[in-house]
Order: sequence, then C-alpha cells, then structure tokens
Amino acid sequence: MPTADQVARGDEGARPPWRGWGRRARRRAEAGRQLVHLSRYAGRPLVATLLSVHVVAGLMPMTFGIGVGLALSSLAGDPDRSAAAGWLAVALVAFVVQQLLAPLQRALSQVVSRRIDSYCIARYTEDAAIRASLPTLERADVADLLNHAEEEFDTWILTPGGATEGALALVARYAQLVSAVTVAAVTAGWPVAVAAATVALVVRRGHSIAFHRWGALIVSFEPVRRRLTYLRELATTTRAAKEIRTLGLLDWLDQRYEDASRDYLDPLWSWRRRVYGVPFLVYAGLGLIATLAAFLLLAGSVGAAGDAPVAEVAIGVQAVAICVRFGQMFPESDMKMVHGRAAWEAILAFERLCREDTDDDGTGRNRVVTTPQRLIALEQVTFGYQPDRPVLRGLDLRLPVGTSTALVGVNGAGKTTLVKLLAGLYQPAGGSVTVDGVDLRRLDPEAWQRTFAVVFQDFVRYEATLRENVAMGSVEHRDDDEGVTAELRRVGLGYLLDELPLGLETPLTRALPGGQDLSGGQWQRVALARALFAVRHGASVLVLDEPTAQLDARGEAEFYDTFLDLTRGVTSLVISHRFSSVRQADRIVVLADGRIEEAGSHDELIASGGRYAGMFAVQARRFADGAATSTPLGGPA
Ligand SMILES: Nc1ncnc2c1ncn2[C@@H]1O[C@H](COP(=O)(O)OP(=O)(O)OP(=O)(O)O)[C@@H](O)[C@H]1O
Repeated sequence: MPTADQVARGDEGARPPWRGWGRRARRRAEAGRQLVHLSRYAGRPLVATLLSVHVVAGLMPMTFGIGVGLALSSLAGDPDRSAAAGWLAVALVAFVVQQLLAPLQRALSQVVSRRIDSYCIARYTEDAAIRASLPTLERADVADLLNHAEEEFDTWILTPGGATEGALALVARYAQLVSAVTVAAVTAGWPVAVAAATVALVVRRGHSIAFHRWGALIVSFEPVRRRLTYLRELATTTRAAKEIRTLGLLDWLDQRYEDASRDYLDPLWSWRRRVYGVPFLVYAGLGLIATLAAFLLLAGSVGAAGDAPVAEVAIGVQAVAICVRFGQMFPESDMKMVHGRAAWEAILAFERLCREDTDDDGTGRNRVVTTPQRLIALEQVTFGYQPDRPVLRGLDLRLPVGTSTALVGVNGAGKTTLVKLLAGLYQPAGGSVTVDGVDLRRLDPEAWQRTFAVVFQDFVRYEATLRENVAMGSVEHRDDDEGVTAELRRVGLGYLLDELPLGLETPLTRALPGGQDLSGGQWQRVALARALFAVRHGASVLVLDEPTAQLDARGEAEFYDTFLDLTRGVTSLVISHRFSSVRQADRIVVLADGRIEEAGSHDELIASGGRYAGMFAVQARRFADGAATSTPLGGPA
C-alpha cells in the first residue's frame, strides 16, 4: 500500500492501492453486502415497488423496438395496416410508459436514498457522540474518516443511500440487457446474441474495475481534502472573520488554498489517467471488435436467410444496439456506488474503532448510576497523551464527597487532563480513579458522566436559544423554565431575560432570525448556569475549569462571594489561575511536575511559604499595583 502522502503526491512509483489488498477486498465485499442489507431501512414495500418499476422500465426499450419492428414488417410486402397500427400502438405505449416511469424511478429512488442516509447519519453520529473515546476522536485518521462521511452527506448524492439507490437502479439496466439478448437470440440466432452479450459484459466489467479502483483511491486523498475544507470554512465562517480582517490574512489564505488545491488536483489527475485511461482504451478496443463481430454475424445471418423478414432484421439490429450501449457509464449508478460505498466503508471503519474502544466487554461493570457517597480518589495515576511524554506521574488526590477543592498550577501542568481522567474521558496508563473504592473502569462511563456538571475552559456556545443553552445541562428537564430562570439569576444574568428581544427564546447567535450574540463574559456565565442547572437536577460533582477567566473584576468578585452558595451540597473541583477565586475552597492543591506538590487551606499554604505562597505573592503584588493605578476608574467591587 502506498502511504496517503505518496498517493496524494501522485507518486508514479507508488504501488497502486488496489493491489495486494485481500483484506480490503473482503471488507469491500462485506461493505457491498451491507449496503444491500441497508435497503431494509428504506422499508420493504417501497424497495419492492421501486424494483418492480425498474424492471418494467428496463423492459420498455426492447418492447418499443419489437413494436416498431413488427409495425414495419406489417407494412412491408403485403401491407396489413390494422396490424401495423396495433404494433405502432404497442411501441407508443412502451415509449409513453418509459417516459412516465422515469420521474417515478427518480422520486422513489430519492426516498429510498434519504431513508437509508437518515439511518446512517443517526448511526455514525451516535458512535461519534457516545461510543468513540476522546483519544479515538482526536486521531487524525479518524478525523479523515468522519470528514469523508460528512462531506458526502453534505451532497445527499454520493452517500450510502445513494449507493444502494444506484445498485437498485442496475436492475433496470440488466432487465434491459436480458430482454435485448433474448430478443437477439430469437431474431438473429445465438451466435449474435452471445457476441452482443459479450460486448455488453466485457465493456461493463472494464468500467466497473476502474470504478472500484477509483473507490479504493479516493479515500487516500482525504487528508488533503480535509485541509481544503478547513481553509474554505475558515474564510467563509464568522469564527475567524475578525482575525482574518484585522491581520489581513486573506492573501495568505488564498495562497494556502491554491497550494492545497494543487496538492489535491495534480495527483488526482495523474491517478485518474492511470485508473481510467488504460482500461478505457483496452476495453473500448475490445468492445469495438466485439461490436463489429456482432454486426457482422447479424449481417451474415441475414444473408444466410436470403429473404430475411424485415421484422427480424429491424428488431435484431435494435437488440444488438441496446447490448452495445450497455457498455457505458451509468450516471444513475456508477459514481453513486463508488463514492457511496467509500462513505459507508468510512462509517464501518469508524464503527470498528469505536468497538475496539469499548472492547473491554464491560465485565463487572456496574451499570447503575453511582452517586459517590464518601470519596472520589486518584491513586498513583500516571498518564500521557503520548506514552513517552507523561503529563501526570503517580498522582494522588482525594476529593471527599461534599467538599470543595481548588486545583492550581502553571499552564500545561495537567489540570484539565486530571479533570478528563476524573470524568472517565481518558483512561490512566497506570494507577486508578476510584469512587467509594470502586475502580472507575468498573463503572458505566455514561452513568458516571451523568453525575458530572462541568464547565470546560473551551465550553460550547450552542447555536440555540438562551433557554436551551442552559437546559442542556439536563436535557430531560428542558421544560423546567423556573429552574433555567433561577440559575440565570444566580449567575448574574437575570437582566438578560428583559433585555433580549425574545427573552428565554432568543437564539444566542446572529446566524438565526431574531438572534443575538453575547459577550465572552456573558457566555461564560451561561455555561456556569448550565452546570448549575445540571446540579439542580441531580449532578453531584461540579467541576469548573477557569470559571472566571472571562469575567470582569466585578464578576470575579461576585463569583468569590457566591462560591460557597454555588458549591454547597456538591463535591466540587475548581481550577483557576485567579487566586481570589480559589481561596474560599475547603482545600487547595498545587499540581506541579505531574504530582500534587502541596495541599491545604489558603492560610496553611501561605504559612508554609511554598510554591502556592510564591504564586499568590506575585499575583497579589500585581493586583495591588493594578488597583493603585486603576483607582480613578474604580477598583474591583
Ligand atoms: N488532547 C491532547 N493531546 C495531546 N497533548 C495534549 C492534549 N491536551 C493537552 N495536552 C498536553 O498535555 C499537557 C497538559 O495539558 P492541560 O491542558 O492538562 O494543562 P493545564 O494545566 O490545564 O493548562 P492550562 O493552565 O494552560 O489550562 C500540556 O503539555 C498539553 O500540551
């Protein structure tokens, strides 16, 4: 197998990805079988109706040919006008039926495709949202797989549903071929029929080999396609609009896009020539020879018959012509099948990875929601994102239930990492996280995560209403308007209810009608309200990662004043670089060099004169200087 890089470079020396790929071929065959299997999600009656329509539509061209041939025959020699009119009527009906069935085929096919795609989207989004572990989701090859599937779903054409739709549409083509070969055999004899069938199948085979090869290849282009998508989105979405303008990045973006396009298109065309060029010439040549042979045989059989009936000649010629036309690309099937199957294989590959993630078979897992009663502890925990670069090294931390702990440490010390391990989003490489003495690995991760109310540093700003942004803390209770309002007031956002044009129903994005964006600090308070809403509805562990980072001095002081109220009755862990936000905690722990270096109350740590005392002194000095210079404008409330 060539590497993705080699393929993407169009490296002519690279071994084509379709060679020596027994395992891939088996997977492809399995994916093909599953695609057929997927048709049941479209509903059996619908699929049966579509198949019947395809068969009838496939029989119409030959019926038309027979009608015209027999009408001509009735007019030749001793004209029988009523018979000719009858056969012309048959041809006309076949023509009209074919025209009427075409839109019906398209409409039914689309319904089949949409139904299957809806099922596939639900299936892989569930995997991504629940089954895949965070380490899996962060992998570059997984990002490629998901991007591939998502890109195709954006088009609604080259999807697994499209592939199934394309496979079903082949029924019409093959019905047409079978009818033409049969008619050729009857009218012109078996040699002609066999030659015509050979033309059809050989040329078709040539096309389909090229398509399969292309299908194996396009996946290798995913990294560069993902780069293109990223650059395009960066230039067109509001996310980076401010920086792109102020930093004048448009030219740089243009250049990057141009380079990436070249990286994509140059090798793409080079491989396209290799994949389609030679097979096209070989099979087109073979097709031409076989076509000539078929027509020569036909001419021979006509000559041999001497006074050959007009009908047989006319119908035989049309039958052979239909067979010859079979050796072409089928727009309703081919591309859909190639790309749709590749998208489906991406979904299956992602599914396999998710299965590996949960392959610990859950033995001994307690699937009941466990509310911690006594103690949550990290014992001798070792962890690193890369095995050779540990972030935590034999860390011990005890979080007694119902108490508040503040975690401090320099940037990159591993504070957020510790939270991710605590929430079961990552597994420690050594040691364990325990809940009342039970290893987290023996608890159901989903159930455990339900007991958490977390505000991450990079919390999500949902493109949804104010109500939904808060109620997402506990979606089962999304109708609890009273609770939503109460938590908004608790975090100091009560005034928004009157200020926003639609109150709770205001979308918090200008991308939606009537929507309005919030400031960074307001968003942080919304995220805090979301976590408190989760606590209101049963979460018992509250984790706040830098909860005051975007708050103004007054907001930070308010947080400090209400800290005890916010954390009452729950086990809380607060991470903050602002010491005013953490000193109210029952216990402060300092993380350094992958371990807990110090622990105690604010006063104890100051008295011990260690790392915490040093960091506090630096911040207090800076704050005192800042307060002195900012006095005319008013100090922190
Ligand atoms: N997803 C990730 N993949 C690889 N490395 C990571 C990942 N997340 C964090 N790291 C690395 O792990 C180390 C600890 O990061 P972490 O985010 O836990 O630090 P932190 O103490 O929370 O820092 P800060 O105070 O800046 O928020 C850092 O060196 C960081 O670069």
